[in-house]
Amino acid sequence: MSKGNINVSVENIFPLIKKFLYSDHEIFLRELISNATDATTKLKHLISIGEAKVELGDAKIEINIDKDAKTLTIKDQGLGMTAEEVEKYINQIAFSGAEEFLEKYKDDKNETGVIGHFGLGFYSAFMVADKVEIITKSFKGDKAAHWTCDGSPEYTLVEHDKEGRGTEIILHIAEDSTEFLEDGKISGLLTKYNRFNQVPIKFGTKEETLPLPEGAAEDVTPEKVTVDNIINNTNPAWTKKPADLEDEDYTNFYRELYPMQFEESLFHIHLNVDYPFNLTGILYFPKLSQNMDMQKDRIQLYQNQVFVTDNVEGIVPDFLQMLKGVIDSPDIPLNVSRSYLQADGAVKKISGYITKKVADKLSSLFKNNREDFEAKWNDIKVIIEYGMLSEEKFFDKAKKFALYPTVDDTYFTFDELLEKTKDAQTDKDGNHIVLYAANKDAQHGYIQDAKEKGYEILLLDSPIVSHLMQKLETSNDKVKFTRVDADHIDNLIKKDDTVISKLSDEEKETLKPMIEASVPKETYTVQLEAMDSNASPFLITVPEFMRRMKEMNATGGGMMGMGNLPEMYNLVVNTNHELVGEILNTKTEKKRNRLINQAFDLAKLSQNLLHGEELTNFIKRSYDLIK
Ligand SMILES: Nc1ncnc2c1ncn2[C@@H]1O[C@H](COP(=O)(O)OP(=O)(O)OP(=O)(O)O)[C@@H](O)[C@H]1O
Repeated sequence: MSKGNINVSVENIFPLIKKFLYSDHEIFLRELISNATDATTKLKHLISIGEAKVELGDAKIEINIDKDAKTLTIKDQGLGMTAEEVEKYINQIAFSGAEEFLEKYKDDKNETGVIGHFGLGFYSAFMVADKVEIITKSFKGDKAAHWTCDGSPEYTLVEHDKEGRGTEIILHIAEDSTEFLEDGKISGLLTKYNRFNQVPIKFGTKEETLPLPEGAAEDVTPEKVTVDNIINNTNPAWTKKPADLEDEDYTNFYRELYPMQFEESLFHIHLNVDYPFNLTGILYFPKLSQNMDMQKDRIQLYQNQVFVTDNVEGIVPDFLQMLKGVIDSPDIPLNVSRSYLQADGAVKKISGYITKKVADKLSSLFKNNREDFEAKWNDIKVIIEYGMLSEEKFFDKAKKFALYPTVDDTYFTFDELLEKTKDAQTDKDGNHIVLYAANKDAQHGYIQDAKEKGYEILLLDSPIVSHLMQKLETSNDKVKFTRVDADHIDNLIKKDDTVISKLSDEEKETLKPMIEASVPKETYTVQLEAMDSNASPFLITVPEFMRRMKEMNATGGGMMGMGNLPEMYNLVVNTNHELVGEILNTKTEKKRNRLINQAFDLAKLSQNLLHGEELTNFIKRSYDLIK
């Protein structure tokens, strides 16, 4: 028997471990299972290179709870340790890691998530246990060793009669941590951290019904057997080669990953890189729905099949955080705080790599099956548009496959659109005007007018599209986006052929104040225009610049303060329309006002701006007019 003091400078280190890791107590289990997994895979390696002359057998990790003894045991059949190795790895090396950790965080007042990058590893057991035992037998065949430590710097190390190879870590769970003696708690943790662990993990047993032998009579009761309850899938899809997987395997894995997600994914991207860093994974483009909970079913980050976090901020570019799936990299440090993770060099490179892979995949989908890509566009556009706005490199690639659908469901790339519209939609100053609508119903009349002119009208309705237009205008000189209701049709794309006004300048000067007197001038600017006599007499338009700035403000960005501007409209009066002539020539003021109000209300109605009392009055007046 040997007794000793762990070389310690802090008087009682274990209460400190507890205190510092307060918010993350549960990770002790992941740490100990990682050690057990390492011990098993290392042994496998030694066997494969002929250095260990033993059989690996059905090496699994077993987790056992003994409620009476108040212990939780983690048992592996890995390489085990000799007494000297316990002395070296547990008393010296592992401990110095723990000590270094505490040294660093001694004065840290912020207790949340301060797990350092020092692999607190084995000693994290003391976060939940007041006594820990190690019973371990090395594959080399020495006698088994039994190490015990009750949380003081003292430990004992004696021989043990353990027969089988491997290590058992017995945690005597402390009074304040008895939740870790609950089956439900442990099984929850195993699912969270270890459901794709490389080595099978057994937690209790379960009953399984054997299939009936072929040709068995119908009234035969199937036989039931008790089998190990293995909680993990040791070979998840992302660890396999893409060539070995069918579409169905990807779909099944999506379901396995998110059992509560009933929507299928749209497509997947299998990541696989070994230089300059190691990374595998599968990302899925989900079907985005309006009420999707972004916090649910997020991308999960793994290190060698051990769950690290599902908060991938700073690791995966912002615009791709709406994706789902798994990223696994041995280069991702396991025990680190968020800020440390984000500052890590390997992690930074991952972000750029993922962006590139996603862009390449989208590009190949677009090239190989454009029809399918168009069909999915509505579901993926927000992610792509967001990416184009936030990552310049992604913008450069996405330019070639980002789509611009028209109100008639034709999908153009930006270059195709410019090519198609350059003749009809270039104005007299050489500006190439891209017309769009945000809502087919609300802007129906304006869309019709533009269609009659032979223009193409895009349907751009995603929430951040105003920012994208701004960016496209900046990067394409002379291209201007204009919404169909930004002005009357002849002004949207100004050509040289001016329409002659039927009204003289004097008549116009008389008319303008008449109309201005009847409309609220804080909101409406009256603008007289000589238009086609068949066009509407009154038309309400929203200047493009104003509206876009307001929209951009609403979704973040745009010019400061523009979001608070009141609604402002133009009231375009068609001086060539018969009704406008009548307004001018009507003798009685009462009749004139009635005509103006009626025409103004109709114009408002077509922009969905007539509500409440105004609408009631309009309906009443309309009935009076047809009486
Ligand atoms: N189950 C085990 N079987 C065999 N050896 C073990 C086992 N658990 C721990 N050890 C030994 O003890 C050492 C210290 O373990 P500890 O968890 O503190 O650190 P680590 O695993 O080396 O690093 P980290 O946990 O930071 O990744 C290990 O390197 C290993 O040599």
